[in-house]
Amino acid sequence: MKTLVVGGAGYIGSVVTRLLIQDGHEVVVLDNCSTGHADSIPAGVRFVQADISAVGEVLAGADFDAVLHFAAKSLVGESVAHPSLYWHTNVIGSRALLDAITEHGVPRLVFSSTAAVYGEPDTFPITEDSPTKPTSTYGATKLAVDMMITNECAATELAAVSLRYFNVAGAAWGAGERHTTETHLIPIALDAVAGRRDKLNIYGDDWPTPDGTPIRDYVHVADLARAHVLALTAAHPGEHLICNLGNGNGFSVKQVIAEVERVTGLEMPVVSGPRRAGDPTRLVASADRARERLGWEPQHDLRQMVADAWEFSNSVAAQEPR
Ligand SMILES: NC(=O)c1ccc[n+]([C@@H]2O[C@H](COP(=O)([O-])OP(=O)(O)OC[C@H]3O[C@@H](n4cnc5c(N)ncnc54)[C@H](O)[C@@H]3O)[C@@H](O)[C@H]2O)c1
Ligand SMILES: O=c1ccn([C@@H]2O[C@H](COP(=O)(O)OP(=O)(O)O[C@H]3O[C@H](CO)[C@@H](O)[C@H](O)[C@H]3O)[C@@H](O)[C@H]2O)c(=O)[nH]1
Repeated sequence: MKTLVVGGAGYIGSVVTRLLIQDGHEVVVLDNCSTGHADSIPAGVRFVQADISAVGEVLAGADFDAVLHFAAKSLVGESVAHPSLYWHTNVIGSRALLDAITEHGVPRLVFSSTAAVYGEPDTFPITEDSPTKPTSTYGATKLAVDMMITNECAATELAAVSLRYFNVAGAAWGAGERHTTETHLIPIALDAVAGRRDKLNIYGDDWPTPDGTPIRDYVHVADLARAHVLALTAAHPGEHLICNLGNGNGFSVKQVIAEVERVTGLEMPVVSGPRRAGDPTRLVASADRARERLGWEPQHDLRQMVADAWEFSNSVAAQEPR
């Protein structure tokens, strides 16, 4: 397929771009490099450095078969502090993209949705039919985009898949997480054991969980990438298919810290601080629908995610000493 990867210079988009190429698809990347890096895009891929609002210029007359849409602001804490940035980038940006897709007749869309749309669920595991009550601005904006896509599919022949990722981790095919402002647990924990950071701050140890720290479902970025390739052909025209992507296992912050210490053989300097605004207590996925509709099966466990992220973070640190 001829694909446009919007946000392909970012963490997940750059990994998916590599898999699309390996599988023989043609890829064009559009990204404004606000949080991504141009050098994360593999050699030979056409790169348009532009804001998402300019996507129509890339789609015009180009006969794309599919758009994969990763471009977004995606930090829970930042979204609570700066709602306008999130509504503009995520919702107005996605509206421009949907309008361009419809205008230029692109038949397929794969969208990066999130577990953050569910908020604080009462029952586990979380299915796609669980109530959507986001606790952060970020989750609210992603839910709004999912709703726009549902409406667009009902009114056109667009075949769309929203993939609701749980916590993505690990590295694959030479690409991984290298955010300038890093807020994610595993890369911060790896920097803390490596001495690239003073310590890891646990955001609250008084949550209603067995060890007092929040629980998340971690999924390897290589497994996630495979789901995107499968999603390209999963929906029929006019359908909006929504699938959770997670391993179905919950790990607390303290359990992740212990895994990082086991994999690296190093001890982590840790302090406990206040809770972070917008954080839910527990997020654990049911990915049964992804199994049924995409034929997807995650292959990697938390240990492999930490090991691959560790190798990647060390290679980045060797090239870009802080
Ligand atoms: N990382 C996770 O655990 C996770 C979990 C659930 C959902 N998601 C979603 O997956 C997607 C990718 O996440 P990521 O971790 O790779 O983030 P990322 O920040 O590394 O990648 C996002 C990319 O989009 C680009 N971008 C942002 N705004 C843009 C704009 N206005 N125009 C053009 N490009 C723009 C950025 O420069 C960046 O390259 C996001 O939509 C995010 O909400 C991520
Ligand atoms: O320095 C840190 C960083 C994180 N945490 C905790 O670790 C857990 C995981 O946090 P993080 O890695 O920042 O991920 P989330 O906030 O859970 O959000 C990620 O996962 C969501 C889906 O579950 C996605 O929607 C988001 O885009 C993505 O950033 C949370 O309980 C945090 O409070 C800490 O205690 N200290």
